[in-house]
Amino acid sequence: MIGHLPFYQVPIGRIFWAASRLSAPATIYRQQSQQSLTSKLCSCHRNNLFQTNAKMSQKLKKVCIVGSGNWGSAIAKIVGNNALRLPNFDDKVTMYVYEEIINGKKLTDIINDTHENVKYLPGHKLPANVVAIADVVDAAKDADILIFVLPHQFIRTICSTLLGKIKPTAIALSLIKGFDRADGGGIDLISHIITRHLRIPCSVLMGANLAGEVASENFCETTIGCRDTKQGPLLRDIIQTDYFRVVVVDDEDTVEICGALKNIVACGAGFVDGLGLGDNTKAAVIRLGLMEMIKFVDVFYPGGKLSTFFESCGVADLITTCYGGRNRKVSEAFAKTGKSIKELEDEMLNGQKLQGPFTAEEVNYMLKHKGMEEKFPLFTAIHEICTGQKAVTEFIQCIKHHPEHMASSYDTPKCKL
Ligand SMILES: NC(=O)C1=CN([C@@H]2O[C@H](COP(=O)(O)OP(=O)(O)OC[C@H]3O[C@@H](n4cnc5c(N)ncnc54)[C@H](O)[C@@H]3O)[C@@H](O)[C@H]2O)C=CC1
Ligand SMILES: O=C(CO)COP(=O)(O)O
Repeated sequence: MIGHLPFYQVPIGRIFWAASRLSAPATIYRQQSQQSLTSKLCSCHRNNLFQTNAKMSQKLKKVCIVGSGNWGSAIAKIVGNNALRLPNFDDKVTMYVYEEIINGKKLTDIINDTHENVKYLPGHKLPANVVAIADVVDAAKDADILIFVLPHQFIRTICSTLLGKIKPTAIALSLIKGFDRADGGGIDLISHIITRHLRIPCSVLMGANLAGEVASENFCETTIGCRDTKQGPLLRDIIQTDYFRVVVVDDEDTVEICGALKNIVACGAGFVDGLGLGDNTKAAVIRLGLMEMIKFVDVFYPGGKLSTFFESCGVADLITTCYGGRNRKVSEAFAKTGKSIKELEDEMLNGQKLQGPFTAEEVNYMLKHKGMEEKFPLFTAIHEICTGQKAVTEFIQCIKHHPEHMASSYDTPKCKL
């Protein structure tokens, strides 16, 4: 809300003006705490990789990365290098790897021998202090910081395996984009599941971060959602580099919801590409998607800040995913070939997982239960198309009479709920 008006009643100029004013208080640690590169020299001159004199005198924070897919491996590269560079972190970073056999060899052995995740992030070397471990309890039991980065469908199983086996003082950071179903017709945020099941606080990191580009060290930004003013700087330190810039905001839930919902919109962008409808249509889908994302927060998670949508986790991630992401790519092929999403995921992604169609299903479960499907026609249409209830050729028909088009800015709110 801006003043007494819902955001969707406010002229766009005012929205941008308001967002620029709102962004200052929402951003709590924009200043940089990067250490100078000279400190990195320490790590280059050590004889023993995991024990340096400089580091032995302090209580060092141990980090575990729970997950080792495309994004998990890219973030392991960053975290591994930062752990070596920073004085308050243990050099050794453990990485839980869901074991598989590749050309007769265990993936954990391949990663530990070659320092490359040849299946999920080929062509990029991980630092040697990142140690792949197939047992998630072994990987996580001593960690002070647990970075969760798995496809969201596996989070409940991982949490039940870890329950009672981790340090009670550990903190978590979730990079997982998605939701889970909650009993009683709702959804659960993944960070809430982690906090509830493991009884530890969980912050989130979401942003315009296609893993391959981050691993190539192309400049980009990301957003950490963290309400705790002590944990925020610590999490930023282990994540930030000179090419991967972090903004910490306190609007945790909105950050996470942006990361989950943009994957649904990316499926719509892929349909538009597959149907050959062009850039104007794609821009309309992206804009309507953004409006539904904002409305979703406004309705189901009131108290979120509009300014959060202007961080990397919001508009920027929406754009990158709608142009360069896996959800877009597979949805384009879906529209072109008529094959099922599952078939295409298996054919095109070599074991990587799509989040958009699942998330659309979870969101639809809640919207249906609350009788609100028609208030979110884009999310609803994408779910119905992914599940074969509607033909992809009907996509545009479903959004032609979107609530956004039903009234002008000086009428009653277009999507008042
Ligand atoms: N790939 C990307 O560019 C980005 C991904 N994300 C998010 O990060 C999260 C993780 O994605 P990725 O690392 O890309 O994973 P991915 O899509 O590469 O997923 C494959 C991973 O799942 C593991 N896996 C398969 N079956 C499993 C099981 N039964 N139990 C546990 N793990 C199993 C595989 O071993 C592999 O590590 C997702 O929520 C995604 O939306 C966020 C930003 C960027
Ligand atoms: O989240 C992502 C980029 O920020 C990756 O999106 P995809 O899962 O669609 O590739």
